[in-house]
Amino acid sequence: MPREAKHENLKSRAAFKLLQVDQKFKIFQSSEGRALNVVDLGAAPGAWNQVALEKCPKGSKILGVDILPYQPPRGVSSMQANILSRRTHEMIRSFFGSAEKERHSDALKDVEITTNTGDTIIVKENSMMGAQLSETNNESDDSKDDNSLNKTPIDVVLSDMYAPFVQISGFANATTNNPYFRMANTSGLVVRDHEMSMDLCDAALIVAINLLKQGGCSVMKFFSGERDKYLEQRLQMVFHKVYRYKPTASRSESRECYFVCLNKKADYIDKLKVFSSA
Ligand SMILES: C[S@@+](CC[C@H](N)C(=O)[O-])C[C@H]1O[C@@H](n2cnc3c(N)ncnc32)[C@H](O)[C@@H]1O
Repeated sequence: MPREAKHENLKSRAAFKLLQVDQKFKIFQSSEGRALNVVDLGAAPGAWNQVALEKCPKGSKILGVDILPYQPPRGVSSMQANILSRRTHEMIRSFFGSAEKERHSDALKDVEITTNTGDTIIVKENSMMGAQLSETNNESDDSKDDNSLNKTPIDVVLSDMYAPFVQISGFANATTNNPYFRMANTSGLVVRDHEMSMDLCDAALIVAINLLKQGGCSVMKFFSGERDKYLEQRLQMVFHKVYRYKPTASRSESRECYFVCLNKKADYIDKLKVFSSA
């Protein structure tokens, strides 16, 4: 880990890039300090998690997703999963669904419930017990619960994804659970880095289309090349404002750059239209 990141207790110098993005675009600001739901794709070893945790309003929920196992900072949740799998998107949705329910129940008042034996007890409205009692009183309906999940629960989608090295050695040194050994910044092959980043950005864009709220924002890393103008056009169909931004913390000789996308146009956006027109 570079000296300056270690010095500030950050997990990697990637943190400085996100800090600069936030300084310029205020991506973690919300109206009246409302708590945010943030998903961080390609989160290991956790430096962007640290920035999100520090900059988001109190009570915000931050979820890191990575194909590699990693230890998130305290206060951040994590999920080891491949973002290219549709199931991962459903798991992210249901994570934030439960987080919303938790927030609601914290703000709920006490209610009186009459059990089927005729006793009256006081529980938190919508608490586990309340839910169990009303399930035994009424017919339980799983599909109802599923429908109550907010379809677009997220305020910010971050993506710093880059494919990890395939592990072919080092198993004896516990490299499987130490993301530093397998994390790559670039392969050094310009076309390969560019093509791979376009695919991973498209995966992040699908998460943004499916799960980001209207008005939400996204930051995604890419390596510049021939096809990024088409990605930019796709992003412009989903967000009102799309900027290319290269923080000074990113080495000037590197083709690494970021799309900062602000103000999602609507909760529902037709994916097919986005991907068939650009
Ligand atoms: C450059 S690192 C991210 C650094 C991180 N933002 C931080 O601040 O510590 C890129 C990460 O993307 C992850 N990644 C690549 N492809 C992925 C995929 N399909 N699904 C989930 N994570 C992926 C890699 O495992 C790697 O840990």
